[in-house]
Amino acid sequence: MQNIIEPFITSAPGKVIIFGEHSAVYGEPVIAAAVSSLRSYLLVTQASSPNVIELDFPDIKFDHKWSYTQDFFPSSATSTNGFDLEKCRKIFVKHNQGTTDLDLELEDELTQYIDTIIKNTLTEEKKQFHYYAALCFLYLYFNLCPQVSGVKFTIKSNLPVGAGLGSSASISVCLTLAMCKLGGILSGMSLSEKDKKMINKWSYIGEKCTHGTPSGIDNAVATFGGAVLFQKQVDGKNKLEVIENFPQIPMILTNTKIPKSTKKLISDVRKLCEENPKIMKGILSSMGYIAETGASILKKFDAQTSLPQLIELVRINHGLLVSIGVSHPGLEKIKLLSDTLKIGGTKLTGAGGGGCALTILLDHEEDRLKIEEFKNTLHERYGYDNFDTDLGGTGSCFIDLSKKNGGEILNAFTENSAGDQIFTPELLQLLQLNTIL
Ligand SMILES: Nc1ncnc2c1ncn2[C@@H]1O[C@H](COP(=O)(O)OP(=O)(O)OP(=O)(O)O)[C@@H](O)[C@H]1O
Ligand SMILES: C[C@@](O)(CCO)CC(=O)[O-]
Ligand SMILES: [Mg+2]
Repeated sequence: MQNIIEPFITSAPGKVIIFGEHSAVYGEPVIAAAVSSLRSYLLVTQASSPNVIELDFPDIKFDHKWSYTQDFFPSSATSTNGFDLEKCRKIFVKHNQGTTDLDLELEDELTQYIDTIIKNTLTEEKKQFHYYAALCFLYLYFNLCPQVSGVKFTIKSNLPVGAGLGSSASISVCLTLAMCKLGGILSGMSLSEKDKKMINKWSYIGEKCTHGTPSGIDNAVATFGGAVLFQKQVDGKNKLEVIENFPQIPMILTNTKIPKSTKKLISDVRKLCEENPKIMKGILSSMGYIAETGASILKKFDAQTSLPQLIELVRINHGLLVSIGVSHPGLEKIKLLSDTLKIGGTKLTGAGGGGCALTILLDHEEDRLKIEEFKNTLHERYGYDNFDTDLGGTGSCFIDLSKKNGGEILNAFTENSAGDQIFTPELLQLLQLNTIL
């Protein structure tokens, strides 16, 4: 089927978990904020042929073209081993009717169908490294816009991949938003609260494809932006409180660049819970109390008294994360140096096992020189980098390409280079100017 595609871009931010990673998966409260200047962008354009679905994800070195009629909907398919649009529609309706996140288990039949497509069409190398990226893409595609062909999806991001800053969730949100538009589920480009609830729900399904059992915090922050206190509920009716006026806590985000897999870390913690249920129950609920206490401090933030309190909670939270095996010697180097220089408190953020740590600073004016020493030492000795980014800000959105700067943005995204090289200050400014709120 030939579709005329007017190019468009969707975007979603990464996140920083302040307190409550891992325990969030077990229904404990978790608090996180968007890092709105570190974002993923998805450009949708016409593909090279009307019969292909094409993806180009240069940041993870994954590109592929599927044939719509041969790989997705071959005419020889029977109702028992094939999929047609009607079958896709039924699964979409089933997922969409559910009123809670508990209804959102992946459908076995569709997952198996996609598994076969991936096994039949990707090279061994792509299967090894990109299986879950392909599963997330295809699961959302078969639900949200299976009638659409002749489309190319290009993702570029200035958010580090797999560093604990929610890159997978931001991708899932970008894909959901784009596919809802392509599939006619969303009409306008300005998102209402109701639209965002739907984006949140479907991007959670995308995260399930990547992680197995996510709590839902990462996609919630990528969708709604700002800062949220989140709690997964056993009845599936998750609590999500947007924290208004979230303070700009003085902090440093340090990226160790040590690769890790959130999926593996979550499953290692699950194993620990099965082996030591009583011990783990105590640790996870302590983490939950830390997040609750942290949220009440952040809601009435006053730098003088709140920073020492937050730093203490950071120390305890990190200690508990170490005890459940999700730190890494590379992260401990950051903690050790911040303790030695006495500039504040450091904890890992996100799933751990590598990736990023956040350091909440006690007095960033008084300790200016020590903070410089901290950053320089980590960079020179270990090659770590740090990010300057505000917390909170815009969540999921469309970028308008119809304005006069649209062509410049389009050119930058179609250039043949990986994500972070294209994000010049000029491009970032244009993207911000053209964001549809
Ligand atoms: N720029 C990108 N382009 C394409 N896929 C991406 C990109 N960034 C992330 N992904 C997808 O997300 C996966 C990494 O997700 P993972 O959950 O392990 O890390 P994270 O989301 O960055 O960290 P955390 O979950 O701890 O916050 C990649 O393997 C890929 O499938
Ligand atoms: C490790 C985890 O708690 C945070 C990953 O950013 C997983 C999740 O909550 O989905
Ligand atoms: Mg992730």
